[in-house]
Amino acid sequence: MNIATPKQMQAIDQAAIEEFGIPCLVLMENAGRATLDCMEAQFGPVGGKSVCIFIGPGNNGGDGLVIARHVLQRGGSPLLIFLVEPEQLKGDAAINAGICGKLWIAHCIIRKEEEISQLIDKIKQLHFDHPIHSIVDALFGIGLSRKLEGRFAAAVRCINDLARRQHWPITAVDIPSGLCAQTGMPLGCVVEADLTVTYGLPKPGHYLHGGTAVGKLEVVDIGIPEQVIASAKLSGQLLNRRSVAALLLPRAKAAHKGSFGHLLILAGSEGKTGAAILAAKAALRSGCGLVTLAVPAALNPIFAASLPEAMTVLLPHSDGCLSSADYKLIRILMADKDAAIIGPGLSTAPETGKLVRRLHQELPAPLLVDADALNLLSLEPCCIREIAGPRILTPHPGEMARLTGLRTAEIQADRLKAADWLAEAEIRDNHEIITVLKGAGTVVCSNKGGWAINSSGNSGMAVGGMGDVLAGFIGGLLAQGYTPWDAAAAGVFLHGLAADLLAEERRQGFTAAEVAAALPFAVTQINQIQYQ
Ligand SMILES: NC(=O)C1=CN([C@@H]2O[C@H](COP(=O)(O)OP(=O)(O)OC[C@H]3O[C@@H](n4cnc5c(N)ncnc54)[C@H](O)[C@@H]3O)[C@@H](O)[C@H]2O)[C@H](O)CC1
Ligand SMILES: [K+]
Repeated sequence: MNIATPKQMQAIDQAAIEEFGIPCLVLMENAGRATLDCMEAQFGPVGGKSVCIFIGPGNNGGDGLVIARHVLQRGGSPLLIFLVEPEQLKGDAAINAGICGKLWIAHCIIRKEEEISQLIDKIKQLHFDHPIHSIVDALFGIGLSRKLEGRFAAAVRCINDLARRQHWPITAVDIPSGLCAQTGMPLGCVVEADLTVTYGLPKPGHYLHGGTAVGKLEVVDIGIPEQVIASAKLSGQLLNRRSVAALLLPRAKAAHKGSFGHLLILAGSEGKTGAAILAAKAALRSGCGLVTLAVPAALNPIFAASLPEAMTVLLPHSDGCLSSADYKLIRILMADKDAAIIGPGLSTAPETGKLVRRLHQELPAPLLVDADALNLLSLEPCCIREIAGPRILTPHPGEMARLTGLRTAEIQADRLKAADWLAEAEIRDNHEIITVLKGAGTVVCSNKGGWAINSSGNSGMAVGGMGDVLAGFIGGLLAQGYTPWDAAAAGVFLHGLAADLLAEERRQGFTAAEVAAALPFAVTQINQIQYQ
């Protein structure tokens, strides 16, 4: 499924209206009806019940007015709560306000913040006449452009308080008000929705930062022709079961361990062997045929004991941490390898830095660069674009800040923009560099223009070692012949899905090693779903 930024969605709307003559009023009508259908599917029929609908100044409010009319049509009692004078509404929202007026739909107008408290009494009174079915947030949608303040912020607080105290469900129209549809960042307070119904395509803000305020997300068709979406040539996609299932490579029955690639893992240092072991465990569970761990000689006994299925190679000149003195040996080792990863538990010793930068710039095979290796690359930013083969960088926000010279808060404020840092950059020999900006709503961005946002994963993943598992798993997919993009996209989604499978039994407290062990089950789960 594609993802559309607010700007792209507005352009798609325009195209539907201008090229196909579909009036926005029709799109609004379809949006309102489809939203009410989702509400009834989720919270039961509205007949005999009241629905409180908060109306904002734009077309998001227009959708809410359509919902009110159809609530009435279905035997419910809508209460419209305008945050602007109905006469101030424009265009299709004004048309729908006029219709609701002619239908004598009950309404009140909040002109000042102080009036919100009387509103609460009015809604409670309503509750005695007809039980409240739900609250609808039709204040702001993709047009929210600045922090909510004054009566608008008070209305959001009122919606959240009422819902929490009275246990009334909240439906957000298009996106919870207060949430930026582009960045997923809160612009002031945010409606905490139980259900969000969005139109045509999901937006980045529904998934970035984990989309916690969104609740259950429904993407509904409102009659925008497929041709319009196709001709928009959207480069953003959602990583979900359907899109990732299509990436999985078949596994021939008559296969042997040489059929599925050989991964070299350059990782580990004194006191940081666990990261290397986790990466190797995850690689072994990716379906990769062979995994070799190249480690500082002195550390070998630890690895040999923990990883019977992986081979280990001792790097003689790496004493306690990997050293550029072993560069030649590593290049020889790579002669029969299909991909490599460097980084987990590496440490940031200067001689390790020289090794990382040389491999990054000279190794023709696909290379994933993670953790300390990223920090070592950051010391010489100019070398990042000088590469000899495809690269996958897997920074968390702090490592991304060091790579880009931005502050971590700036990275988090617009994760899509931050991950897209290499777009249009001059990359030697035009190789592909993929950036995986980890976190809630991981973003995958290629310097060649494509981007994706992950929909799997949960807060139980906020523990040490998860990044090492992701690096090893993506590396294992790379070694099997997945393209860098497919390895990164499938790896990110399946890593999160493995954690979701664990979270079904334990909300938190599962370990990175358990996520590694759950990876094959995640692959099996999406492999079993047959998509038409
Ligand atoms: N194809 C579709 O997706 C359709 C979507 N629809 C709905 O239309 C809205 C977008 O409508 P728009 O009028 O552009 O924006 P909003 O309704 O979100 O309101 C913006 C409105 O509010 C003002 N504003 C912005 N920020 C603030 C603020 N912090 N405080 C006060 N006022 C603010 C801004 O100036 C605008 O006037 C979309 O989300 C859908 O719900 C269509 O109905 C059907 C097709
Ligand atoms: K909304």
